[in-house]
Amino acid sequence: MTTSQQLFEKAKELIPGGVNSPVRAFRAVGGSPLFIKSAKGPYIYDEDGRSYIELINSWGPMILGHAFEPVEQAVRDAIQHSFSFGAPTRKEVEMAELIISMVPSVEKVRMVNSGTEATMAAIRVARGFTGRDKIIKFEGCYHGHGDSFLIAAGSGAMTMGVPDSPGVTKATAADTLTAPYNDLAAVEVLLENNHNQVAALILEPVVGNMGCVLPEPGFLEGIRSLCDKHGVVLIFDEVMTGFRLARGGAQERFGITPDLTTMGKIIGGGMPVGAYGGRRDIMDMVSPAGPVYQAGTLSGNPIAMSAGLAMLRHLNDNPGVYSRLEEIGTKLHTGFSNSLAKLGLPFTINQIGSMFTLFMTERSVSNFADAKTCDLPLFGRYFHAMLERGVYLAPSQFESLFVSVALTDELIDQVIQANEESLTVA
Ligand SMILES: Cc1ncc(COP(=O)(O)O)c(CN[C@@H](CN)CCC(=O)O)c1O
Repeated sequence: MTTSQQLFEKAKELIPGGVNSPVRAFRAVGGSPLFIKSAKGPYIYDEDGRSYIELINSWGPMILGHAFEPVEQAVRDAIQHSFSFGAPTRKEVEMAELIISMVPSVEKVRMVNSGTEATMAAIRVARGFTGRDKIIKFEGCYHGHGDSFLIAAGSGAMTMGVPDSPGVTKATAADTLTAPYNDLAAVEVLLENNHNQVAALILEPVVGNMGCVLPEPGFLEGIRSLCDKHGVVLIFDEVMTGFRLARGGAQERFGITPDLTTMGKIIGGGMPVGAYGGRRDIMDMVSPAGPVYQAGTLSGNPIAMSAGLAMLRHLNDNPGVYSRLEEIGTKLHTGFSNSLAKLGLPFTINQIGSMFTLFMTERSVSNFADAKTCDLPLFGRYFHAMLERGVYLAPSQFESLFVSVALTDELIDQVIQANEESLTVA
């Protein structure tokens, strides 16, 4: 047995499924998960000393590559002054100022500790602001593990086959309405049939959690105008797309202004950080400014703020990062497409910037139903073939890849070669 396998056997005795987040368990692809010992730049290293080219990057945060020195140094400096005070700090002011300068729709922002906390708080604020109870989400979108979101959820919920989780009460589920992604007409029907009852519509402006799925032309514009027409708070869940698809996230790239934005991943630089923010009139509903309660012992933690500030400052001051991410995404897309053509495989690739998914289906993928036509056993064989060739993909068909700027042209070519070989043997 490898060290990873030994650790996994022990972990399964101690931790549900042997992991602290389900998608890590390799359930969707079979086999035993790698236990990672360290990482640097574009590589991760497992407990058995094997190295892999990294295309997950901790599901998004490590956009600058692992162990990026300015972030590491910021944390080294911060830990000399204790880890947490539970009191306001200068860094939280600097973080709020920086986020607001990078995302113009955010007039006020509250730091929390995960994307899940951010989305849970955002819909609570929207409900408090509108006095309405229902929310609309899209099938296959994932907004964290809050009860209201585990209805037709994507990511791990979809991967594990439980998009509607047990433990979520019927009463809670009744307040969550769902529609197919990219289906404006379905949203219009929901709004007409639930007149003045819908507080918020939350969506991934580019979906990562059923694999990468793009909004069709006019979809986001249509959602915006429907929300305006019906007095619904529009929440862009940019936990994944924020600071990745552009300096100002998907809303900058697509030119659509949401009322609230939820953030996470990159803003923590790898530390546990989430945030929600948006219109001042809505955010001033949040305690202690307003009556909507939300709190957190470690919210705005000085170590996490130090890491997040260092990462966001680098992204803010180096726009070349985004042009390089576009270049990497395009090179991978082109290389993978050429291999599919060469092998006569009719599979679908969705890619935008540094988000990318090769779907094992010949259907175009623009919603949950399309994504579910993928050949999952084939994906599992492909995943392991890539792993054997030293490329670390997301262990699920229903996840996006997240490249970092640490991926050199030489490594891109290696990934493209590994892909062609893996498609051949899978
Ligand atoms: C759009 C979006 N919104 C919210 C979340 C939840 O964030 P966290 O609570 O995991 O920090 C996520 C979390 N993403 C998954 C990856 N698909 C996290 C990986 C995992 O669950 O282990 C997200 O993608």
